[in-house]
Amino acid sequence: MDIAVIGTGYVGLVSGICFAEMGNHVTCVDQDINKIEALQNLASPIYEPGIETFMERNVQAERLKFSSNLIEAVRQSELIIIAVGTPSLPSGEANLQYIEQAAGEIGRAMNGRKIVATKSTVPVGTNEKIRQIIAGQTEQPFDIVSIPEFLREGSAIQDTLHPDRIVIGLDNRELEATMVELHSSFTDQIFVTDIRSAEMIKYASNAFLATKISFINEISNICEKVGADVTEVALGMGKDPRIGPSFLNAGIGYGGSCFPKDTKALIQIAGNVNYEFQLLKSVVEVNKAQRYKVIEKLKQSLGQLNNTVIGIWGLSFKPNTDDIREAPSIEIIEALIGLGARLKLYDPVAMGKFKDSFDHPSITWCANALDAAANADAVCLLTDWQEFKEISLSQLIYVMEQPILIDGRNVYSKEQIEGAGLHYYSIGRPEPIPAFRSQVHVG
Ligand SMILES: NC(=O)C1=CN([C@@H]2O[C@H](COP(=O)(O)OP(=O)(O)OC[C@H]3O[C@@H](n4cnc5c(N)ncnc54)[C@H](O)[C@@H]3O)[C@@H](O)[C@H]2O)C=CC1
Ligand SMILES: O=C(O)[C@H]1O[C@H](OP(=O)(O)OP(=O)(O)OC[C@H]2O[C@@H](n3ccc(=O)[nH]c3=O)[C@H](O)[C@@H]2O)[C@H](O)[C@@H](O)[C@@H]1O
Repeated sequence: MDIAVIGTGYVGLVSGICFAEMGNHVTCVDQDINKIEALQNLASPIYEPGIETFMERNVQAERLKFSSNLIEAVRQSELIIIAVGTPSLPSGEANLQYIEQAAGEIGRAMNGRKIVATKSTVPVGTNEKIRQIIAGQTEQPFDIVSIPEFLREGSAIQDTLHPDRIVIGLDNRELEATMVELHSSFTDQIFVTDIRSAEMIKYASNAFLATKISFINEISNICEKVGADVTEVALGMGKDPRIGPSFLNAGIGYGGSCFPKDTKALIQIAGNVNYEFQLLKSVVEVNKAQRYKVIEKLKQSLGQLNNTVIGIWGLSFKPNTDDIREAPSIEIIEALIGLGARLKLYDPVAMGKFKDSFDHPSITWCANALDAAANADAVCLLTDWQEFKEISLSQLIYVMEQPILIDGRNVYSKEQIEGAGLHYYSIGRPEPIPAFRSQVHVG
């Protein structure tokens, strides 16, 4: 099939590449000319393991190209996929300006029958709006389909090539066979439903996953008070197939471009029909408070933080991505600077993006994890990158001023900690070494 994908963020780029991988002819379009130029030179604007190899292979096979010419791409295609951003407005509601703009441009470019599918996460009723906008621009016949996207950053290509399920919302049943066939090379778990339900499935799924995270984080806070170990609790709970083991990792809470935005948007969607989504409001509040556990534990171990030196391991909102949108690290770093701490930051891939959006005289940028720990009064692990899991902890006591490690993602096992000589604090687990108060290093 000839496909145009509008928007080359995570979703547009990765789905474009994967549709090409399955033998379709795909043109990925973006209004950002710099992004298109980079892509034409086979440089990915997003960090995603393995993406360049897939890109190169499909470009060379002439199944994939990049263009800033939306009109030409729409005219050459039978299926047009909208994958533009839907960021939060200050109210929490989804900002649909990019969706509306893209729909208008698609409508004006139409030269024959088309299928217009939306992969962006959009409030219920938005596909109807898209239909009206396009119909206002063209006499050409077209169909509207909702195909919400469930990929995760960091494993986006594998998630797209091997999804757990694909949801397709449509109202013209004649399209069902075509859409199912197009997606059948990815999985046979294809769920076809109406458009409004498909739109809601996306928000409900993200809200449910966020709920699981806030739930286990609250359990972790209770574990700390009653002397239980949240990692054991999560393992035990996860053995029940009705609960499942995933998304039960306690820590400093969720971040990223989607959970924070989509939970707020769903609260607004409910509010717009006079429904107060109390549970989800609490999920958001719990998540906000959870970030400050790191600071609480720093204060517990160091007393006051003014003039302390704190090493920070990890800036991205999760491993295997350079995305720092709504990363817990941002608020934690801002708060630490406010408390007078001096910070030594290190992340394997996200330092460039972080520095572009946030810099401060109290920050030193470090070349590696040990460098960030050198002469520090404490190190805080904020992102569970594999390289932090593999670090030799016994080396830390030789480079740090005070050997205090605050593990915001519970990445180290008891075995790794025992014998490392560290004062170790994690989330919702008993401290292996009794809490102590140390002298504050001022230097
Ligand atoms: N990032 C993720 O992991 C996931 C995102 N989603 C949803 O997918 C949507 C897209 O998200 P991202 O890929 O992160 O977006 P993004 O914001 O990173 O990228 C969107 C791209 O669309 C381009 N664009 C905007 N308007 C355009 C227009 N009229 N013509 C051409 N290009 C245009 C922008 O220049 C930008 O490059 C959002 O609704 C998001 O909630 C869904 C699942 C996963
Ligand atoms: O709509 C979206 O954009 C996407 O949002 C999430 O994907 P993503 O944000 O890439 O990352 P996740 O792996 O879900 O992690 C989100 C956040 O939750 C945190 N998390 C995750 C799992 C867990 O057990 N505990 C926990 O704190 C992570 O550290 C991260 O900050 C969903 O998992 C995807 O299915 C969805 O498509």
